[in-house]
Formats: sequence, structure tokens, C-alpha cells
Amino acid sequence: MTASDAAATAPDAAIGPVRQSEIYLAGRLPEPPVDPDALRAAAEAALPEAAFAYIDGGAGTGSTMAENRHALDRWRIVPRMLASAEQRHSGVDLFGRALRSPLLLAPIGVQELAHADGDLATARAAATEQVPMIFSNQASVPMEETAEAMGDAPRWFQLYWSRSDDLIASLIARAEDAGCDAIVVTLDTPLLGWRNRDLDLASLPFLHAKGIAQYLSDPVFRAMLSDPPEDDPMAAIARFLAIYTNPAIGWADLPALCARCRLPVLVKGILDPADAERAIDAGVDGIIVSNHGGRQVDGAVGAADALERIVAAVGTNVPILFDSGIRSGADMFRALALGARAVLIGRPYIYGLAVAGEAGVRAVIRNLLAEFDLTMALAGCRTIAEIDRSRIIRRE
Ligand SMILES: Cc1cc2nc3c(=O)[nH]c(=O)nc-3n(C[C@H](O)[C@H](O)[C@H](O)COP(=O)(O)O)c2cc1C
Ligand SMILES: CC(C)CC(=O)C(=O)O
Repeated sequence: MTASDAAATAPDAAIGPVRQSEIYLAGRLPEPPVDPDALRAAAEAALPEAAFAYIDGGAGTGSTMAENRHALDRWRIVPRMLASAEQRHSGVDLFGRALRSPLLLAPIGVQELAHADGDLATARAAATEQVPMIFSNQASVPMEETAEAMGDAPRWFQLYWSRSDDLIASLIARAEDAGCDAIVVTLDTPLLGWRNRDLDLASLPFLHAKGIAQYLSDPVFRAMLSDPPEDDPMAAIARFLAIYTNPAIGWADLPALCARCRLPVLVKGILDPADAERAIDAGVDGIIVSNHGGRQVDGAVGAADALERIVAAVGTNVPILFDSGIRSGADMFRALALGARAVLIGRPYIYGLAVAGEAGVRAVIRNLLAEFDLTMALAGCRTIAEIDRSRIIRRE
């Protein structure tokens, strides 16, 4: 049994109470703040305007981001009493690996925008807290260096479906060598969404060399350039923009992609039940219900509403993960009760990174898991399996 397996199987009897005491007894204000709105405001204060706008922003008017919150809030938890929930166990098994909790860090590009230590600070925090980090295709640091910072802690790799098959093959092989446990293929970003705040600032901060670190470190990508990217960075960025996604791909292409991966494949960005069925038919090992944190289609369905419909259509034999709008342990509970096997958080940990680097990411993870543990205790659940649909009701 590895250290992470042991952590995942031991009952986490007191995560929430331990964290509460730490904060109450410390005699100083927690940094970053616990409250999600205060956390966001602290990140805004810590960052240049354009960096915060890019990280915080959504597509168009931001209505999908708002709808993500409403869609989660509509589900109300029904606590049960006298459930003998003193000992709680929040470990889950995903693709044969025992995880400490049903929480992962979503792939987030260009983390150096939030903090100089960027992906490496996140990686160290994730490893310490034993929460899987999903390396972004658009990371600021090559995946080999990020993996090195994590020891044997769990990590996955997120792939954008490039126009170049050779580049896809190279990135997948590198992810396997870097010890990733799964490949997440993001489907909802064949083109970048219309992002009002970035447009008004005429700033797209991921468009600089650090945002293409996975590519600059890739032999297949480098071979596509006439000059080394160190000599002509703009040509490298132009090449990246020309090939990093492929809007022409369709469902018929997915089985071949799944077949070429030795690792489990998840598709991220599924919102429609029929698409979930197609993905399962194509052979995916998991689905991530997500609207990219409201960054792609303004006016899109709230992610939790999509989750409910997708679980109703395809069940939960193929693991369904969820992101977009999770801000609290109560939100984690709601998503699990709707049928998610685990959830991802995006902006909250990046806000923590912006405010306090590695320690900030750790604090965000610990606060979230503490609140989740207390929600389980107070709702009367001892295990993740007990968090089922009977625990929530929908208010209109
Ligand atoms: C600044 C930023 C960069 C992101 N970069 C990526 C990325 O490189 N790949 C990807 O699949 N999703 C990316 N996402 C989407 C996240 O993985 C995730 O779906 C989303 O943040 C979840 O919503 P939340 O922020 O409300 O938790 C990004 C999101 C943000 C906020
Ligand atoms: C399109 C990517 C480069 C980054 C991303 O996924 C995002 O900004 O939401």
C-alpha cells in the first residue's frame, strides 16, 4: 500500500473540526480568506487588472458563470439526525487509484499569471494535500518539471485536441512518462469563447511564450518551426495558435483517440445527455460535466442542471466528474448527491495561488475539504456512498 492509498483508506474523522480549531486558535486572520467572495476579492487586490480579468472572467455577459451558482444553489441538502457519523470516510477510488477525497484541481493554463511560482506552487500544494492536479495543456511549466515537484502524488494531463496527430502522440507519451494516471481531453474549446473583459482590455494574457511551455518543450512541436523559438518567439506562438485545437473533429474521430491512449481517457466539457451517450459509445473511461467555468458559451445551461440530466440519461457506471461553480464543501456534497464521482475546482485554487502562493492553494484545499467533511457529518453521512440523490431536494 502506498502512502496515498493509506491516506485514502484511513477514516478522516476530524478534518473539519481540526481545521476550525487551527483557524480559531491561530489568533490571526486566515490568509487567504475562507469566504469565497472574500477570497476572490483578495485575489483581485493581489493581481494586475488584466491578469485578474482573464482568470476571473467568463464568456460574454457572464450569465453562464452566474447560472452555475444558481444551478448548484437550487439543490437544498436535507440533513438527517442521529446518523452515528462520528467517523467519516471521504476517500474514493478513481481508475484503480485510491484518492483521499473526491476533489481534483482542474486544469488551468498560464498559472504564472497568478503567481511567479505558478504551476510548481500548485503542484507542491496538491502533492502535500494528496489531491490530484490536472496539468493543463497550456501550463506555464513543462509537465516533466511539474511532475518532478510532486513525487509520487497523483496527477493527470489535459489535452487540447491538436490538428497535428504527431503532436497529440508526443504529448500523450510525455504524460505517460510523467506518471499521469489519466488523460482529460477538453472538447469545449475548439475556439476561444467571446470574453468581454479581455476584449475591453485588449489583452489575452495566455498569448505569450510561457503559456505554451508544453509546446516549446516538445520535440515534435519544435521540429515544426523554421527557427528555434528562443530566436523567434512570435513565430512559435503563431504556429501554436494554428494547431493547438481542431474545430473540424467530430464524434467519429473519438474512438481512435481513445484507442491510442494506454491511460484512461475522460472527455471534459460535456453538457448534453446525448453527447454523454456518444462519448460512452466511443469508449471513454470517464466524463467531466463542465461548461469550462462559464468561459465558453454565454447563456449556456448551468453545469449542475446538465449533471442532473446526464446522470438520468447514462447512469453512473462510467464515472462522471463535475466542475463549474464549486465554491464550498456544501457544493461538493450537492454535486456528489447528483451523481458525480468527484469534483474539480478551478478559480478558487487560483485565487489562493494569487494571494499566498503554495500556502494559499493548500489553504483553499484544506478549507474546502474541512467544510465538506463537516457537511457530511452534519447531514448524517459517514461515507461518500451515502451521499445520494435522497439527500437533496430541488427548489424552484
Ligand atoms: C484562468 C483559467 C484557465 C483555464 N485553463 C484551462 C485549460 O487550460 N484547460 C482546460 O481544460 N480548462 C481550463 N479552464 C477551465 C477549468 O479547467 C475548469 O473547467 C473551470 O475553471 C471550472 O470552473 P470554476 O472556475 O468555476 O471552478 C480554465 C479556467 C480558468 C479560470
Ligand atoms: C484556451 C486556453 C488557452 C485556456 C483556457 O482554457 C481558458 O482560458 O479558459
